[in-house]
Amino acid sequence: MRLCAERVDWRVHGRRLLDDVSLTVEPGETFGLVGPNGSGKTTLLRVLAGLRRPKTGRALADGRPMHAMKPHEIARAIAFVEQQADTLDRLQVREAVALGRTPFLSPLSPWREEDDAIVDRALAEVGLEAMDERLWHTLSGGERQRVHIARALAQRPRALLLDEPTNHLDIRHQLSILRLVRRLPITVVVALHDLDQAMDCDRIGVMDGGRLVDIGPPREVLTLERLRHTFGVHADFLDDPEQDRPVLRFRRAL
Ligand SMILES: Nc1ncnc2c1ncn2[C@@H]1O[C@H](COP(=O)(O)OP(=O)(O)OP(=O)(O)O)[C@@H](O)[C@H]1O
Repeated sequence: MRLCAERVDWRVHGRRLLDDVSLTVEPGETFGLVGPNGSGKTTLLRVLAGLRRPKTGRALADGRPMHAMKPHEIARAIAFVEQQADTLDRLQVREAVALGRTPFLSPLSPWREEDDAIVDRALAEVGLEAMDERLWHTLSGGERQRVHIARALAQRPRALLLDEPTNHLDIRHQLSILRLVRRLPITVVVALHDLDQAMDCDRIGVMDGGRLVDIGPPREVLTLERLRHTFGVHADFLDDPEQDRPVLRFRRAL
């Protein structure tokens, strides 16, 4: 699915949270959104997810304006893992993940064996298959995060939006979730604070003060000058013979 933001402005009480943002994410692309705290990443993700209708500009999914799409149409196509996702207190892990199938169910299209298989697969993809009967309130922060990701995967979306999905995750699960996300054959837009992890995206966009100030392949965008200017850090790139890209090493804050 191709996701577009066209000249999107978003203001709250006269303050511009998004300032003339235009962006196209191509089908199958893994696109990283980076930027300092408060730069507008979450706001832009919410616009691309069809949750916020911009007052100026518009969001499009495969060329269709999202404000003209019905909520269930959007829910069948786009999954969004938010930073502060809702609590699912009385649910078991499996039931929480099964919620991802909701947009596809109706009296004429009840739950089927195929839906069970999709939920099984989503649980396995995030490594939660052994915990499927655990109650939500007994889970750690990282386990809850993986449940939210599994629920989004169970939606079988054509576009997946993730807001800092590796928050709360230990390093093993950070790496496995990012690897999983990169390998999905669908459009992925992921807000990330870890700039070294962002280096593995196909392209990245840099947000700064509500503006999309640069966009392109990570190595071209994340220059040492950009790291100083937008992120306020001194850094170096170090060659890593184990990888086909250099590794970012942060030295100190400006
Ligand atoms: N409803 C709102 N009313 C007023 N200000 C808001 C509202 N929503 C967001 N903001 C402000 O807009 C700015 C952008 O917020 P946003 O959450 O999009 O940033 P972000 O880049 O995702 O930040 P972070 O990296 O901290 O998650 C922030 O300064 C935030 O305080």
